[in-house]
Amino acid sequence: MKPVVVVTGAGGLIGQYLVRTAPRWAPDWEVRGLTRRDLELTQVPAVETMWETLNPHAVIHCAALSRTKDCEQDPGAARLANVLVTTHLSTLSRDVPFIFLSSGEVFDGRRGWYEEADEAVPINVYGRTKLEAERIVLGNPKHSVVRIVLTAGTSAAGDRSFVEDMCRAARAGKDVRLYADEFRCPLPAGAIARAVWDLLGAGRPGLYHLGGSDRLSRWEIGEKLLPYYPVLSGRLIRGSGRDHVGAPRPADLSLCCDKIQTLLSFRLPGFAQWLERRGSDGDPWDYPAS
Ligand SMILES: NC(=O)C1=CN([C@@H]2O[C@H](COP(=O)(O)OP(=O)(O)OC[C@H]3O[C@@H](n4cnc5c(N)ncnc54)[C@H](OP(=O)(O)O)[C@@H]3O)[C@@H](O)[C@H]2O)C=CC1
Ligand SMILES: Cc1cn([C@H]2C[C@H](O)[C@@H](COP(=O)(O)OP(=O)(O)O[C@H]3O[C@@H](C)C(=O)[C@@H](O)[C@H]3O)O2)c(=O)[nH]c1=O
Repeated sequence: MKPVVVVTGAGGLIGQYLVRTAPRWAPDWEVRGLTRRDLELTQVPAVETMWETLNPHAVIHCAALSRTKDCEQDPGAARLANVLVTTHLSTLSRDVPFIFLSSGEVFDGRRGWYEEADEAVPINVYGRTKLEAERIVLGNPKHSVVRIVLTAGTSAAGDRSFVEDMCRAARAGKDVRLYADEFRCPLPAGAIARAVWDLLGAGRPGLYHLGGSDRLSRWEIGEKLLPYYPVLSGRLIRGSGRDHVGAPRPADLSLCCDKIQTLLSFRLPGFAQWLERRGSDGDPWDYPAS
């Protein structure tokens, strides 16, 4: 019998990649992906029954209210989904490895190239809920937090990744304003999934940053996507975060990932390098077996 690992948020972008690539990167685990349809994580009695039934040997917690705009509009829903649910699951999982997916948005973005030891000062509701949940999770020395970055991927419904957002807007005849002064270190969801499986296998709990080696502005990201997504042609508008209307946006969320790199079976790629090497068939954001 293989040990059971539960992946929450299995209907979401990263959860889908974790479940789909588990046979490739985590063959010694029996993976049980939980979508919201399988289990509404705010329903405490149902969650406790499920945990008793599954008795997981590890948990990778991806479920969240993951859009900064949604969190800013409904802080109560954000705290329920991102803090209270995470607190409950980490308590139920107190004796086993628990990996919580957090975000670089715990930083204010004033400096960039953040290390794990740097002070986190979130400037929006989403970042504040993530930081509060991190502190609760890290209260257990068996548990881990992985702050990940802007993730490119292909989702079942085509509505989960920022690349899909951009293409959908372009297909609807809308311009896509990309900020030339907002910097990220994006990664493909396939690389995120492989790294998280490596981290589970390493058995080294703690706080980690997980991002790509390229620091790019949103505008530069758009420019690099253009050759591969012709629908974006003529639709990209160069803008500035100073004109952004809505939740405060951290300017530079580049992350230093030397700590997690020592545990990985592969080199964390740059976004540009990934695009140049990607195959023409299948999912361009998956990490092929060889
Ligand atoms: N994608 C990115 O660029 C980044 C993501 N992250 C973090 O990584 C994690 C995964 O992100 P991602 O896959 O993109 O997020 P998604 O929004 O694509 O997926 C989150 C999933 O969680 C589910 N969910 C939310 N609330 C509940 C609930 N109460 N009960 C059950 N399921 C619930 C959602 O269900 P439903 O489908 O029904 O809405 C959804 O399928 C999140 O914690 C996110 O904050 C961090 C940095 C970057
Ligand atoms: C900044 C920006 C965003 N967008 C789009 C992309 C995105 O899908 C949508 C909403 O912006 P969001 O801030 O919600 O999404 P995004 O900027 O993609 O933020 C993501 O960043 C990482 C670090 C996370 O933690 C994720 O959970 C998610 O919040 O707006 C543009 O079209 N142009 C832009 O210049």
